[in-house]
Amino acid sequence: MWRFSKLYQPTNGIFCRYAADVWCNKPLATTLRLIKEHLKVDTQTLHHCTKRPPLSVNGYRKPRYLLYKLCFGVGTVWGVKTCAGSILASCHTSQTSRISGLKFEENFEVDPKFDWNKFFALLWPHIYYLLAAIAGALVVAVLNIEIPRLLGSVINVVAKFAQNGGSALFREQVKLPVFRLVFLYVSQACFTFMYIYILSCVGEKVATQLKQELFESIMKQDIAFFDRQRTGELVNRLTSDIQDFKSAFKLCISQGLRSIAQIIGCGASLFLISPQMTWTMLLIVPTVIVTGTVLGSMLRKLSRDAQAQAAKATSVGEEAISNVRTVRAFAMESQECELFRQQCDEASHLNQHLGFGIGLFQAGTNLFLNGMVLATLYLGGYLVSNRQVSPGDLMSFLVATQTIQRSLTQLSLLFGQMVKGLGAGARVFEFINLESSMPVTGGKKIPHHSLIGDVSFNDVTFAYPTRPQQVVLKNFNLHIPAGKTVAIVGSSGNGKSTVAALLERFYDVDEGSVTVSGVDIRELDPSWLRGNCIGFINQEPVLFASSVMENIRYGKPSASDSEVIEAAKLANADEFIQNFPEGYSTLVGERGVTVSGGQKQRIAIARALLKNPSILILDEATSALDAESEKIVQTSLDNVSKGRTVLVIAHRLSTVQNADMIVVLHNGVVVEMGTHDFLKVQRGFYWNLIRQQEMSENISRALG
Ligand SMILES: Nc1ncnc2c1ncn2[C@@H]1O[C@H](COP(=O)(O)OP(=O)(O)OP(=O)(O)O)[C@@H](O)[C@H]1O
Repeated sequence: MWRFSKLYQPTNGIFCRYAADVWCNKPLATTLRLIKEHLKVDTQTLHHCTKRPPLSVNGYRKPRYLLYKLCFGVGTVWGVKTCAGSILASCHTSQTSRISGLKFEENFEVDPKFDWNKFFALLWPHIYYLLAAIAGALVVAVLNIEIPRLLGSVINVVAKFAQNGGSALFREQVKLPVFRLVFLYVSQACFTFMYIYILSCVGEKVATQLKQELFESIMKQDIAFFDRQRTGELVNRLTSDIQDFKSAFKLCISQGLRSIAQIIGCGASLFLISPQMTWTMLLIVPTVIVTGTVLGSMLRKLSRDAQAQAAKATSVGEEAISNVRTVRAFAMESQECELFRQQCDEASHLNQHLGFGIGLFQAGTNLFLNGMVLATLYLGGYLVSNRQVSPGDLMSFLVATQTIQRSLTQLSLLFGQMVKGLGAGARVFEFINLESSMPVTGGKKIPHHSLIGDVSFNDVTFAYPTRPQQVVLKNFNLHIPAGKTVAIVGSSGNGKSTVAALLERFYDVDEGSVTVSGVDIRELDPSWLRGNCIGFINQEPVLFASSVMENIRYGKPSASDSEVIEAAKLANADEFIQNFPEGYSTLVGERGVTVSGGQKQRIAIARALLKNPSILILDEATSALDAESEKIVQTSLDNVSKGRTVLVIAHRLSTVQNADMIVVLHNGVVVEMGTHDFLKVQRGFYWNLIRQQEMSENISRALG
C-alpha cells in the first residue's frame, strides 16, 4: 500500500502524514474519525480539507503527486488544510470521492488488486492435498518424457521391417516398447484422474470458504457501506465473481498444471532426442513470453473493467426486478429495459474488446506454435536425410513437439480464464479485506439488574458519511427517562429518522454522545444493544420469505412456539394468523408480499416484542396504514409500549398526543419541547404543524 510518510514535514505536514498513514490502511470513516479525535480537527475543517474534486479517474495522478512531493521537499509552506486536501485528492480518486462525497458510487470501483497473501492463506489448510496433486502432475510429466521415445522405437522397428519384411520377428521386437507404452498410458490416466479430482475438491472448498468470508465481511460492514453500495453489485460479487474465480482456479491449476508438466516432460525428452533441433525451436520462446506479458497486462485491465460493468448491469436489473411494482405503477418498463440494455451493451462492448485481445493472443500463439512444428519437420527432415537422426527419432521429436504445442495452446486458452479469475478474485478480496469502521460485536453489556432504558442525546452533531457536507443534526439534546414515551415530530427531512438511526447505532455521531442508562453506546456491544435492548418497528417492515412463525421468531431465535404465539397475541396478530388456512406455517412470500400492510406491521410488532426490549423505537409505524388498520395496529403498539422507554417518530400528530413529551425538530435542531397541551397553547411550530395537517386532511376529505 502506498504510504505518504516521506512527505511529512514537521511544520505543515502533520495532518497529511497522519491522514496518509492511517488512511492507507483503514477505511475512510475510521480515518476521518481518528483524524478528528487525535488532531482535534473539527468537522468543518475536515470538510474544507477534503472537498476538492477528484483529479483523475483511476489512481493518483503522477505529475500532481510529483508536484506535491517537490513542494514538500523544498519546504514550501502551504496551508495545512489545502495540502492535506490536495494530497488526499491527488492520491486516489475513489477514496477522494469518498471524502468529498462526490460521485461516490461511480468511482468506488477502482482497480482492486489481487491479494496473493490472502489467496495463499486460503490454500494453506489444503496444502497436503495440493502437494499430492502437484506430485501426481509431476509423475505424469516424468512419464511423458518416455512416451515419445518409445513411440520412436516402435516407428524405428516399423521402418526396419517395412524394408526387410518378417512379421514374426516384427512382433517379437515391437512387443517390449508396446507393453511399456500401455503401462505408461494406464499409469498416466490414473495419476491424471487423481490430481484433477484432488484439485477440483480443493477448488470447491476454497470457493466455498471465499463465499462465506465474503458474506461474513459484507454482513459486518457498517450501514454507511450499504448506503453506498448497490445490492446488485454485492450479489454479483457473491455469485458471478466467486464463480469466475472458482472456474479459473480449477481450470488453471488442473489443466494449467498438466500442461506445464507436459511441457517440462516433453521438453526434457526433446533434449534427449536431439539437442540441436531443440535449441533451434527454443529461439521463438522469448517472443511468445514477451507478447504474452504485454498483452496479458492489457487484458487484465480490460477484464476488470468488463467485470465491473457486468456487475453494474446486474445491479440495474436487480433493482428493477425487486421494485417491479413501482416500475409497473409508473409504466416504466420500457425505460428500465432501455437502461438495462445500455448497461448490458456497455458490458458487451468491453467484453468484445476483451474477446478481441484474447483472440489475438490465442491466434498469435497458434501461429507461433504451428511455425514451430513446421520448422521441426523441415530441420528434422534435413537431419534424417543427412543420417544424423533416425526416422524414429524424428517421429519422437514430432510427437513431443505436438504435445508441447497442445499444452501451450491449452495454456493460452487458460490465459483468458486466468485473467478473468484474477479480476474476479481481486474484486472478492477487496470486500473481504474491507474493515468495518463500526464493529458488529464486542464491548460492554449493561447488567440486567441495572435500570436499562434511560436514553440521552448529548450535544449530538451528525452528518451522513455519504453526504458529509450536509449536517443533519446540530447540537441535538434529548433525554428520555426510562419507561417514558417521547415523540419526535417535524416536517419531512428534518432528521427525525436520523435520531432513531443514531440510537440504534447504525451510524456513530460526529460530535457529542448518545447514552443508554448513562453508558455511551459506542462502548456497548452493538449486537447486544440491537439484539436485546432495542426493538425497532418502522413504516415498512420487511418480512423474510418464510413462514409467519419463522418471521416472528427472527426477534429471538431461541423462542419456543408458545412464546411466539404469546408475542403474536400481544401484537393483535394471533387472530388473523389463526385464520390463515395454514396458521403460523403460512408462507408470507418475498418481502411479505402475500400479507396486507396492517398484518405485516403486526407481525413485525410481534417480532420486535419477542426480544422483550427495554427501548422501543416506532418510526412512523402506522403511517402507511389506512384508518382502520391504523387503529388496530395502534392498539397493539399501546399494548407493547407499556413499561418500556418509547421513542416515537410520527407524521400523524393524532397518534402522539398522549406521549409524555413531544419534541419538535426543525432543520436538525430542537425548536420546541413539551406535552401536547403545553405545545398547543404556545402557538409555535407544533401548533403550525397541527394546522397544516388539519388543512390537508380537510382537503382530502373534500376531494373524497
Ligand atoms: N442514508 C442517508 N445518507 C445520506 N443522507 C441521508 C440518509 N438518510 C437520510 N438522509 C438525509 O438526512 C436528512 C434527514 O433525513 P431523515 O430521514 O432523518 O428525515 P425525517 O425527518 O425522518 O424525514 P421523513 O419524515 O420524511 O421520514 C434528509 O435531508 C435526508 O435526505
